[in-house]
Amino acid sequence: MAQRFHKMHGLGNDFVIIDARHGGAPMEAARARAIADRRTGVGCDQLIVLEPSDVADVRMRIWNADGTEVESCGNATRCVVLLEGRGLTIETLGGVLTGRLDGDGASIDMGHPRFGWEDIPLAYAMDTAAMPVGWEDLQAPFAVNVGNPHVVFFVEDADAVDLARLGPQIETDPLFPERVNVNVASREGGALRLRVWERGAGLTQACGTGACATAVAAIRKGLVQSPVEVRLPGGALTIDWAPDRPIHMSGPAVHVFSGELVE
Ligand SMILES: N[C@@H](CCC[C@H](N)C(=O)O)C(=O)O
Repeated sequence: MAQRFHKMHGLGNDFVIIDARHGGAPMEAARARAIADRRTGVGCDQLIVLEPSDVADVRMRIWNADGTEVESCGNATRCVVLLEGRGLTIETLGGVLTGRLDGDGASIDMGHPRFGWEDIPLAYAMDTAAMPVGWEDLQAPFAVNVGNPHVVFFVEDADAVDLARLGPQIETDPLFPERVNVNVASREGGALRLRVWERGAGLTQACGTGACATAVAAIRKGLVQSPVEVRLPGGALTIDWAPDRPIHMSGPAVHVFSGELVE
């Protein structure tokens, strides 16, 4: 059976979204990798499959381009809200998220961040607000789980970091038993500049959960005030958070085209 898909993106972080609520071939790692391949497949950073949910309006499953299934994806969540054309609750492995249409995209309640070393998870106990570890000039990151695991390095100039070389080293360090998303950020006035090496996808134009993790870390460290604009290579997101509230993310989403998979 031919499977219909939608190509969408949030700030250039791009997705193939398959609506499997009425059936379709099961997704597994090799199939996800084949669809995500930019030379021989449709091509995307993440593959998203929508399924029926018992606890929310829809279940969103997320595979990175390397075929690993993961817990959360901020940019894809906005795309799913745009695709559905209405406010909705979305079940993910990282928790149930709530989204609503907002301007040319969506606003999402991304849930509460977790800061315990077991929550990230890390291989052993340490201070997650200033981890006593480093990789060359990248030192003492802030670790936080916003549905998925992130480390955030605050540096003078995020654009000057060789993230293509250091990102994969940090992502796969044994300190992170489930690997990790790597964020490098610098302050730009009251805003944040951010680049992300994504676990399982590499350098992307934008990462919604990375923006959430970085904003939470910067607010907690007293570097910026909420709400904060997070400027990524693909554009900007607004993140609002306070310790007693869930993270709130808003930003654009774009439907590019629809088609049928030939497999
Ligand atoms: N691009 C996403 C995050 C996708 C998952 C991530 N690479 C992981 O492995 O946790 C976003 O917009 O949040």
